[in-house]
Amino acid sequence: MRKVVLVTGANSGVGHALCQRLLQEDDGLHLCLACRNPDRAEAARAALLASCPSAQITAVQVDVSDPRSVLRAAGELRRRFRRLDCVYLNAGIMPQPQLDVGALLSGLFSRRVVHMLCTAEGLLIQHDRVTADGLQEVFATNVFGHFLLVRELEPLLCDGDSPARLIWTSSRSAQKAKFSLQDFQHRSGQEPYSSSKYAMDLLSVALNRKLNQRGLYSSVACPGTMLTSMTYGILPAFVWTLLMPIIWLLRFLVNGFTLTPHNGAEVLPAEDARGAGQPAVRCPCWGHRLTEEENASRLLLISPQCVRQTGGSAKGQSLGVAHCTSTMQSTEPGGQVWLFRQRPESLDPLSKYLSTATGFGSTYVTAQKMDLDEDTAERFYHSLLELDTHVRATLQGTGAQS
Ligand SMILES: NC(=O)C1=CN([C@@H]2O[C@H](COP(=O)(O)OP(=O)(O)OC[C@H]3O[C@@H](n4cnc5c(N)ncnc54)[C@H](OP(=O)(O)O)[C@@H]3O)[C@@H](O)[C@H]2O)C=CC1
Ligand SMILES: CC(C)=CCC[C@@H](C)[C@H]1CC[C@H]2C3=C(CC[C@]12C)[C@@]1(C)CCC(=O)C[C@@H]1CC3
Repeated sequence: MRKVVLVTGANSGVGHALCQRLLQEDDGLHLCLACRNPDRAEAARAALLASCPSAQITAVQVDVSDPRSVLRAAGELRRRFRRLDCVYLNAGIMPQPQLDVGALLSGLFSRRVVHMLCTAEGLLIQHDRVTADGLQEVFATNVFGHFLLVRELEPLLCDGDSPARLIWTSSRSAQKAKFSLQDFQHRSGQEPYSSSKYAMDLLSVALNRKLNQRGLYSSVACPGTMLTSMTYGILPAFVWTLLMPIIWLLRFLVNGFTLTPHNGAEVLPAEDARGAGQPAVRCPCWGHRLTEEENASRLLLISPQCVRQTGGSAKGQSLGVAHCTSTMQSTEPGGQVWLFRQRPESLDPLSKYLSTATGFGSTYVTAQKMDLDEDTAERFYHSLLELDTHVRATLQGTGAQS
């Protein structure tokens, strides 16, 4: 039977690049594009079919910021499919971003330059709005709509013969300091994007705790900074073009500039449907392929440059280990070999997986422990359940639930 993969926000950016890469890997997939705009969905479907005519590609209309639309789309998916193998929770927004140029310029000459350029910490604010349902739009789109979708699709995802997967497109911008359990929609702050991506990380952890025993596994992926309509909302295209020589140089310092959606999607594709073997492991800094013994002993992965990049904290410790030991890269020319080809059970539910670029622009995948605790994840999950109940009750009251 064909594997069925659903991708939200599949019509552009990294969602669309992901679809292309998935079909290059396995044209036997049934790909379902979950998009809010039917015309854009059809254009994306046509483009994907043009490069892979044998593929089976369908679309479902969903506006993830609107609970009614999510419930209706989930109903349609339950009627169409008996099982979903993988759902990419990718659609996302960063409305009206405003770049603090002063902070950027001073940050460029400070010791936190690398961290700043990887995470945009202290550089961006956004102007959120309230939806017709009284939800903060960034939270509703990036987190809550996807939470509802997962709950509605549970019957298609859980209790099958083989494990099913959820893969969240999070971000290096996810920031604990911007998230508060008391204000998880981020009504009072100016960084709803960072808050929503942190909320996503928490949710993935909580879902693993709830649903692993029913065969559903959730992972968090960070594609790195790419030029998509989201980043063109921060700076216009011509400014990005002017900045490109600087960014190419900065890439030797900052590993988060993946730049193209194709590169950003490096981390996203799930297990290889053809069941290929494990990817080879490379040193993230020098790119040398590791021997089996090196791979087995892992400590050898910590090269001097890794120690520098991890602030000297390497040698078997936290970030050093995460940065160095979890790096996977394709060794087949043109072949896409993925960290996510590993069985989902073998992935660390408390780590996020990052598409990462070398100075010369090749991409590989690293893992990083998430800055969170499971108790907060659990409490956040319960807050979402309460909100879910409240929203459904309101929809029922207005006769809108399907
Ligand atoms: N660009 C970057 O540097 C980074 C992006 N990301 C994340 O990647 C994901 C994709 O963004 P990216 O590809 O960059 O940007 P794009 O703007 O190109 O893609 C966003 C996608 O989400 C869809 N979308 C937005 N709102 C809704 C909604 N309410 N309902 C359904 N679909 C919706 C968009 O549809 P439509 O075309 O109709 O607007 C579009 O398909 C996001 O989650 C983003 O946070 C993470 C790290 C870095
Ligand atoms: C000189 C130079 C490199 C200028 C670019 C400055 C900024 C526009 C970028 C620096 C860090 C970038 C960044 C993002 C957008 C563009 C920057 C702010 C993201 C917020 C894009 C969306 C994400 O999910 C995370 C990215 C973090 C880094």
